[in-house]
Amino acid sequence: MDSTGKKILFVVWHSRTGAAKQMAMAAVEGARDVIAELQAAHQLNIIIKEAHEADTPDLLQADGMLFCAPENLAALSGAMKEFFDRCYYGALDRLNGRPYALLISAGSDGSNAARQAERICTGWRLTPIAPVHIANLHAQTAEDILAPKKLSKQDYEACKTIGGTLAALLL
Ligand SMILES: Cc1cc2nc3c(=O)[nH]c(=O)nc-3n(C[C@H](O)[C@H](O)[C@H](O)COP(=O)(O)O)c2cc1C
Repeated sequence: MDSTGKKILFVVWHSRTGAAKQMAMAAVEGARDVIAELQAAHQLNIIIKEAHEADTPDLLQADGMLFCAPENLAALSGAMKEFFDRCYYGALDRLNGRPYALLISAGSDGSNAARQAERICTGWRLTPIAPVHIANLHAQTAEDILAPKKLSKQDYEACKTIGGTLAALLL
């Protein structure tokens, strides 16, 4: 909650070629739609930060969280993992029960990054509000992996729904 009593939805993302960023922004759009529908702008604030600029105090003041990142080398991307490593013990036992959602971008799999992030969130005793959404960008060659990504309409809508659900739960 912020100093004016508004609840906070905190969105943390890392993205190298754009997919996870688009997932985060789709979720934010979904959350904003719900806030507008319920005329609740005075009740819920959305704070969006890239993983390297996000820190423990952001987590502690958040009422709900959304984490968005790619799978890299069969693990959560380094920048997102660094955020979790940096904040883990400062936030331990101080986030218990708060709702969260997880969005993972992947070239072909994504399951290891999802599992790794879920374990961290379980350690924080966060409550998942939906199954992890993994967007498969079908990038397996070096050329495709390094190319800018465009999220499918289906993935965009799924992320939007998750963001909207998280916002609705906080209102
Ligand atoms: C170094 C590197 C390693 C990757 N390893 C995996 C992997 O293990 N599994 C997978 O499904 N995709 C892998 N990918 C593909 C990315 O997950 C995919 O391109 C995704 O779109 C990246 O998200 P971003 O566009 O938000 O950066 C890798 C990409 C890079 C750059």
